[in-house]
Amino acid sequence: MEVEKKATTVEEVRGVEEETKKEEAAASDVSLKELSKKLDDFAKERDWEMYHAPRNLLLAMIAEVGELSELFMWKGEVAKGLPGWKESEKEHLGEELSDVLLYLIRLSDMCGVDLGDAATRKIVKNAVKYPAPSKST
Ligand SMILES: Nc1ccn([C@H]2C[C@H](O)[C@@H](COP(=O)(O)OP(=O)(O)OP(=O)(O)O)O2)c(=O)n1
Repeated sequence: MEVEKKATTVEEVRGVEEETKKEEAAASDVSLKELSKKLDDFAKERDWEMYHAPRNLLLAMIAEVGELSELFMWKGEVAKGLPGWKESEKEHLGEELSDVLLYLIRLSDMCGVDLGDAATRKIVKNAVKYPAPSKST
């Protein structure tokens, strides 16, 4: 049986806290390309590549959008920051948002679309289509 080594001194506890903070910061800065690689590894390790055809991924993503919608269903308008939501509900929301994002990234990959590049170009196109009003100084 593997026994986990526990931090015992104040310095060790601080070290563990520091490491955890670094890992959390790295995770929230993750790129689309890194997520895409993780999804590719995940599918390869399980021999699931055959299931990750574009149409299957699209349907899986829509199913996850349904699960995401359920969290907001019958609540009426929801204010920014979700005041009144329990931590467990917010955590569940994060999971459903992630499922949608992960299937979207995998779908883009399986279609040969570079999502980061496409989304960046689209933002530029949106700005041309909807110019911001010039601010008088
Ligand atoms: N063939 C599959 C099945 C799952 N996943 C991954 C992508 C999603 O992030 C997550 C979806 O898993 P589930 O189908 O188990 O869905 P949920 O996590 O939403 O579980 P549940 O529907 O039980 O709430 O797993 C995947 O890549 N390929």
